[in-house]
Amino acid sequence: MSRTVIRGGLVVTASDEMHADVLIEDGRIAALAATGTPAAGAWTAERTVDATGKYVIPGGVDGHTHMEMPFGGTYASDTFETGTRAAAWGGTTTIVDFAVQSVGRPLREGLDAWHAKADGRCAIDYAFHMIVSDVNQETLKEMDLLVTEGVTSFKQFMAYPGVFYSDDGQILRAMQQAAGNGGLIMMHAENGIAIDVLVEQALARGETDPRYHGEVRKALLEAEATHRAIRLAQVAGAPLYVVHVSAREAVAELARARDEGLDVFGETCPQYLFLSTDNLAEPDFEGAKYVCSTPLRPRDHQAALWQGLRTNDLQVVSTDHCPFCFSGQKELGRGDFSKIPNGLPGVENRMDLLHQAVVDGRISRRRWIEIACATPARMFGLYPKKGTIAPGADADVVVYDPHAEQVISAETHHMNVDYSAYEGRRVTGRVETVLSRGEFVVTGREFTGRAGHGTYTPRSTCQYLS
Ligand SMILES: NC(=O)NCCC(=O)O
Ligand SMILES: [Zn+2]
Ligand SMILES: [Zn+2]
Repeated sequence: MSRTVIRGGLVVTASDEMHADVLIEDGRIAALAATGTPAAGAWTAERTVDATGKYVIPGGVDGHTHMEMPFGGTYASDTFETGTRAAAWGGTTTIVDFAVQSVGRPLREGLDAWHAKADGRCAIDYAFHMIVSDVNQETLKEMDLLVTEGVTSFKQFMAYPGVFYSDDGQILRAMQQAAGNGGLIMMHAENGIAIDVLVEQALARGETDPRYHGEVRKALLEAEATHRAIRLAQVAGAPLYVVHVSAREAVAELARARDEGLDVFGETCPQYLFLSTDNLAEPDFEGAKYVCSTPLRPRDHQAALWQGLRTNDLQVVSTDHCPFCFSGQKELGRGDFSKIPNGLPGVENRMDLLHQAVVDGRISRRRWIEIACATPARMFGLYPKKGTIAPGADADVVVYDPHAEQVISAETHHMNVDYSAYEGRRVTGRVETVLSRGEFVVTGREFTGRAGHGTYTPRSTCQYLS
């Protein structure tokens, strides 16, 4: 039996904070006991970690990543190997990535393709959502099967006509299926048909710079789609999770629906909390680094997102990690913003940026853990195996130094991308040691993990329903 003890830290979960020692046996949390008590003192172990002055927190659960995702004629630049290694560096020990159904092909084929990319290559545990690009009778039947196999959530797109787009009828059918099989529909809520008209008109006026990406993808078109998705889900009797919420008007739609008692949930991402259209407007095409959809919004939308996180009208912060190098990838859209591959890197930065929000007094320590670990685990059927520190849980544990200062930079990050969206940002707090199922993946700022340690983790259905 292998045993590790983490001594003297402040254990922080979504519900509690206590100065406790943590005993790990064979990859699981075996016990917690108050530091200095005879019970904790009696524990012996092969390895002891001194966490005095540090936080001991559950490993982060990033419920929204896109490793090696095809987009706009290229691929997201992190593989499952590089992306999960970077995630571990940033204190995330589980990702839920999106397998993609190609139009005209079965869901199974897409899922198999994602397993082929990920299996045997990940440094941390992983699971899959399924992007449903083509709703038909076969797809709907396959959804039932996938839920029984642990793929319990399905992303649909109201944007990207001709690629991932589903019309309202297709969305309603998938929602009805999810209502019957316990699946959770995740929605990319933007009115893509209207946006495509505005894109065409902007380009015809010669408006080709990255900043126009933000102008045509209007907040009102996010809010309108969010409203429509909510009402379609209500008609279907299905829960709904809206991904990458960026507009205050969309938060208002979610808040209204939740006030009505609907099982409607919202996710935002660090880029919407910390970046803005000011970044999209950076000169010399540098704004392309910040092109993602939904787009970055004017800075005054951020207050509504932070408030949504405090009031639980938004429940989760994921990264939507979808990196494209500036050189050779983002550059595909020079002279036409609509050809810039959509997505930002961030899987390594999420826990630190949200800790900075704790330092700045925007959220509490426990809320940090709730939105970044516990609720994503519950939302996607991984709790209490993931997302908490409690007897029986996987020993996915981070020793976090809340006082260390760092400057985020592409020079020092581990993501396979040639820029950082947060270049030069100074944050307080840093991951020191990371365990994944009891294995040391990062040990005192040194990577000690390995590709293939991470295992595929089938999920149960959403555990967050009212
Ligand atoms: N968000 C983004 O711009 N790229 C990733 C794909 C998606 O989540 O829509
Ligand atoms: Zn999306
Ligand atoms: Zn995404």
